[in-house]
Amino acid sequence: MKDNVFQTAQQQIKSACEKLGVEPKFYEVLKQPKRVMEVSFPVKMDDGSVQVFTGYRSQHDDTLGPAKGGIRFHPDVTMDEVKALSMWMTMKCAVVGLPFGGGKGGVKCNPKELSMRELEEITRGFTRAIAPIIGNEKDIPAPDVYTNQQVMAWMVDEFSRVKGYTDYGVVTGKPLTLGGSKGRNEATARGCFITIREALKKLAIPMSEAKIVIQGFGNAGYYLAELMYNAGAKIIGVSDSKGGIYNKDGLDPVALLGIKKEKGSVIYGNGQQLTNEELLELECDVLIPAALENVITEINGGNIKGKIVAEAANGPTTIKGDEILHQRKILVIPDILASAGGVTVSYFEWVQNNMNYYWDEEEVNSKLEKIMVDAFEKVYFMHLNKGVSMRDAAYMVALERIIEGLKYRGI
Ligand SMILES: NC(=O)C1=CN([C@@H]2O[C@H](COP(=O)(O)OP(=O)(O)OC[C@H]3O[C@@H](n4cnc5c(N)ncnc54)[C@H](O)[C@@H]3O)[C@@H](O)[C@H]2O)C=CC1
Ligand SMILES: O=C(O)CCC(=O)C(=O)O
Repeated sequence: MKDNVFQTAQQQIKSACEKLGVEPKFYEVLKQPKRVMEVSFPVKMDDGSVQVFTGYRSQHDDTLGPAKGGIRFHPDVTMDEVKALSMWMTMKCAVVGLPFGGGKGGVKCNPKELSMRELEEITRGFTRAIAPIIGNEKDIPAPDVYTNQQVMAWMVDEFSRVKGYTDYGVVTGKPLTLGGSKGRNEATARGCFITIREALKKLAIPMSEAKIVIQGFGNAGYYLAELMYNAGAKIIGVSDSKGGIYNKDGLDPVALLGIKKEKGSVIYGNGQQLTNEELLELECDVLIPAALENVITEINGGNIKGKIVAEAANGPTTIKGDEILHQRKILVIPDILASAGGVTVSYFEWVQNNMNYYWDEEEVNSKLEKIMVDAFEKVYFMHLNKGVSMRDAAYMVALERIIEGLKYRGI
């Protein structure tokens, strides 16, 4: 049975609270979301039938600012998953020092089986249902698995209809013409790339000699493959939901994207086909899970060969899997740090929306670079200084900030 990710998130926060030696009341405050909304809404399907969809929005904590985090459209979405993802968002925003708390949402549906019109109606129905609890100053959604800038544009439009005026600051990850930020599309990958580059330096592995394996070829995985390839690293394996492809001489991400668009999967690329499970166990320098949760576990933890595991995905490693990686001295760049580039540029997008003045891409990327390098250094220092895992270290950096805020606010 798969690990319950809500319990995983609780354990991760608890472990870091204990290592920080803070009073138990802080864990009591942070061990569950402040608010979780479950909604059902009807949608008229293309065949004339009416289907009722279920969605969730969880707001974990808003000590440091409004809740922030993506919306996922996936058949396996559950309330516990969304709760865990919102807890990770609180930690993610705090580890990079953003003035946000954590939120996350999801709709149980399969976008691969929906027409564009149905997808639009689901997005609009869900937006109307959660409209009372989201907003520029309350909770700001963004894209996540199987949602994108088109979905964000529909959300802005529907929310603005509800309000009676256009409110761009209600979501981020929008198209450029509707208040989006330059650099947001690639931001999750760029942030992850920066942390990998810094980790490679610590292990004295030159980028030009680094062999990379990436699970997932969507927003996070594809752009990361492109950035790593352009920096001179060798992408030897990638995968998507249909399976993986391996080529010891290296894969060209742009060519693979073309193949995925034409044939529906990276598995038709130039190389040897393999399963997602086999892909994770390939010999490499950097293994990047960039798809879904619970893929590195007690079963395969001992077989992971990457010297660095960079978690572009949220929650790819179970508690037991993590213990094994730590014992084996694999340098883990935990999700709350490795995947923080997206929300960082979302923060820039929100700032630009609120001042109605837009930056060029260079400005966005240079601000992102500084935040990611600083956060990586803080976490790495905590890891060495306190002799804790990189995951505990990242949570400790985040929790120090949140707990200081809670104390000032009277807890
Ligand atoms: N989009 C963003 O800004 C951010 C995304 N993330 C995380 O990154 C991960 C991926 O998200 P996105 O790239 O945005 O999603 P996406 O929807 O753009 O791409 C998802 C990718 O994962 C693959 N996939 C789905 N199921 C799979 C499976 N069972 N095995 C292997 N691959 C599978 C899909 O084929 C696709 O290539 C998620 O954990 C998400 O929460 C984290 C931070 C920000
Ligand atoms: O851009 C954002 O606000 C959040 C992105 C997200 O959902 C994540 O980092 O997991």
